[in-house]
Amino acid sequence: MHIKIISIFPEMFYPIINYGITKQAINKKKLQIQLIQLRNFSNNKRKNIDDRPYGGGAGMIFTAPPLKRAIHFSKLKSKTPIKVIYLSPQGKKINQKNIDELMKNHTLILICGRYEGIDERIILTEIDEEWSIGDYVLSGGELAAMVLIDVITRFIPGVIKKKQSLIEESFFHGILDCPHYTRPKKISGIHVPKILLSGNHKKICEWKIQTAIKNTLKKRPDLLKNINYKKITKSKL
Ligand SMILES: NC(=O)c1ccc(NC2CCCC2)nc1
Repeated sequence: MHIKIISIFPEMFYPIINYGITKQAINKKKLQIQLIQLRNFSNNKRKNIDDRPYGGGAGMIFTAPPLKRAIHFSKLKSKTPIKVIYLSPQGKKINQKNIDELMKNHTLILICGRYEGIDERIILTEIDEEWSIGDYVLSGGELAAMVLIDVITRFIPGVIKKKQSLIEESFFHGILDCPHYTRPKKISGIHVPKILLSGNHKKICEWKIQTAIKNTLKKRPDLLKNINYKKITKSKL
């Protein structure tokens, strides 16, 4: 997967390039991240990339010409299929299920807006899809892009060993994960559930399914309407 990011703050992406699962995926050559500074595509010495909105109103808008140049530059030498994505609160909400649509692409070009957004002509002519990480407004698309990159990276085959992704399987099957415990056996007056120390694999699996459902009922009852017991059972075995 090759992800090209167009932003006026490309340095914001250094943390995901230098730490964690995304760094590992880059080292394993399963992920490539290319940072593109939008200001390099400005047509003036001051490297302006924004202007006041027509029709008045507060704030500034990213102008179309630099974005158009940057997107066309990003598409050069990119392996297809390519998808140009704009991160915005108006976008399609990402979730554990619809992320596999994005996985079908070899190259993703992520556009990170700032201020009040980007010129509509770019959305109409250059953006393939708008995606959102949730119903709230961020000061820029960069944090949303980093979330999207992390979620996508965990889906790249070979990045996370099958067994390691228990949390994914739960959410993928539509419910929350079960509680997790590790040493010490007792802390703050609370013991580790005895069943987890029993070595009885079958009973432990049953406990994981029951507590995952209990967790979901308590924290996200809305998820229980489309539960798939068979898949959950298989995933916990
Ligand atoms: N919920 C989101 O995924 C999201 C994405 C971008 C954004 N802000 C950007 C969009 C245009 C200017 C700042 N806010 C929220």
